[in-house]
Amino acid sequence: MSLFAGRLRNAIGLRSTARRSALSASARLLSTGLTDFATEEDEPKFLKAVEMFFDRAARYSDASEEKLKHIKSTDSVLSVTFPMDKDGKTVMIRGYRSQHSRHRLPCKGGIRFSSEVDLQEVEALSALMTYKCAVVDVPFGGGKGGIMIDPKDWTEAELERITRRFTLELCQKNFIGPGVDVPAPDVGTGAREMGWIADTYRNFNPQDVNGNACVTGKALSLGGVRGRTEATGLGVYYGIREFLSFPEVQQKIKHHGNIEGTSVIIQGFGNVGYWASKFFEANGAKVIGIVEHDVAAYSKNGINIEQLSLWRKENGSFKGFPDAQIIDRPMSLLEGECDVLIPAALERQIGLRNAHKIKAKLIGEAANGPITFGADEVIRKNGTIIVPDLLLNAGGVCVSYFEWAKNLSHLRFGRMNKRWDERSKGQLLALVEGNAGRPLSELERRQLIHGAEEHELVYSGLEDTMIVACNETRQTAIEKNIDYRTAALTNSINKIAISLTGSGSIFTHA
Ligand SMILES: NC(=O)C1=CN([C@@H]2O[C@H](COP(=O)(O)OP(=O)(O)OC[C@H]3O[C@@H](n4cnc5c(N)ncnc54)[C@H](OP(=O)(O)O)[C@@H]3O)[C@@H](O)[C@H]2O)C=CC1
Ligand SMILES: O=C(O)CCC(=O)C(=O)O
Repeated sequence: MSLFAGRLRNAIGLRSTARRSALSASARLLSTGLTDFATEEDEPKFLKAVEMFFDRAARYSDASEEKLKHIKSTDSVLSVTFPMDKDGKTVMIRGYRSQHSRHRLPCKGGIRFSSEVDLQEVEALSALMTYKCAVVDVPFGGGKGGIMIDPKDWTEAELERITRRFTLELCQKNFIGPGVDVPAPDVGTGAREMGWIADTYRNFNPQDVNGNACVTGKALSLGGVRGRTEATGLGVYYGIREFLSFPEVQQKIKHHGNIEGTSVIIQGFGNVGYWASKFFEANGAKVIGIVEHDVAAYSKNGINIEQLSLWRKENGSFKGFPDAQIIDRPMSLLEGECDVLIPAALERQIGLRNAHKIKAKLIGEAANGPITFGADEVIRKNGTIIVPDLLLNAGGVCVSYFEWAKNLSHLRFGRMNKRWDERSKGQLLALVEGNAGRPLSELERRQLIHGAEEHELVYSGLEDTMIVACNETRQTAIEKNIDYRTAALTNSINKIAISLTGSGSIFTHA
């Protein structure tokens, strides 16, 4: 049985009472100094926290009250349940897709497989997607989906059936399509699941010539783009590198400004955490700690990321890894001394219970929502800089945008211009050689005339996107004397408000 609950609703009025009481709970805890005793339940849920961050930023934006209401509310949510056979028994599976905003189409955002998935989480994540896309000028609305399963409990064949069945639900309810809503990988999903989704969509829509663009994060052989797998981690690296280069950041946290020698602790060693740690390591940072579910690995001289990854593949855990100290209480490493802390696992990992113990100079939110509303304030008051999720982890959706554009153009990046670029650069070089009176070596010549490959164009587009968005955020933070999360959200609200001008005017006054 499935329940179709696509509906427009104005969440603002309905939630204001709950938000007030949640806010006062945080305030109470802070003012009584009882933060050690705070539990997760004392704090606002993820969706409420996203709304509270929105309200804080709204005050600095240029948007009218009417537009703010429009931007903040979730457009549509789909909730489905369907049966799956597991060892001869029927298990009911629940899945969700939230389209927070359709001010730009398609809606865009990942699909996660996790036993923690619920409607408010998916809604919160879809709102973050709306704001994230605007921050990095990716022309999409925000969406997010999730299936409430622990993928470790299911075989590959069962996961394929679940994924295909959920996709069928999305197809039937018009919650997927290249111009409608385009999922991507998130926690517990990757290229394999995206391939199943694409195949199911194409079977359901055989006439859609753009069918491949119904999902991003696919394998290359299925129309993926080079660079998507590592995009979020690479974007995290570019973002942190940019922030550390700002003189006011260096001054505030007393940092030399270079990645080289910077000590980094990362929570989560999945897609985002692994790739972020690889890029930090490759550029001279010391990744001194990796925090996982069961244990954490620590080495003050830096961990060899590839060796740790191989060890975990072979042994299923960091346990026993000879080249690092293994810590049994993994969460305690979030409180370790370091320059940069990168939570790259799940939301609400830093709350009032542990915020006051954080010693990192800068926290880069690679995960979505890793810091609660109350903790955000505690951390900033303690002098730690927070680079927020909607900016820092936008590399994934940015490269998804490139993949989508590639699918719609049916053309690999670089295919039309690579040889042309090489030929024209070769002609230019011949002139330079003539004037300089010496021929270049073969190596010099190859390096100079080399035309860009797809992954080089993707990396370059991602790097530029992150640099521009970081600087726009910085500018607003300086101008309005506000923190970076509020600044990124303010920019985002302003951009969305502009794009709403005239849209939907038949139905609303916004
Ligand atoms: N994939 C992407 O492109 C993007 C992801 N994000 C966000 O980044 C975060 C991570 O996503 P992603 O890397 O894709 O997900 P993955 O499923 O690939 O990895 C998550 C990792 O975090 C670990 N983990 C889960 N809970 C904890 C915990 N409490 N303590 C320590 N480790 C934990 C998981 O361990 P185990 O496997 O044992 O459960 C796993 O190694 C999420 O918040 C996601 O929304 C944001 C932008 C884009
Ligand atoms: O690549 C995408 O479309 C979305 C990635 C995502 O889910 C996220 O940024 O949280």
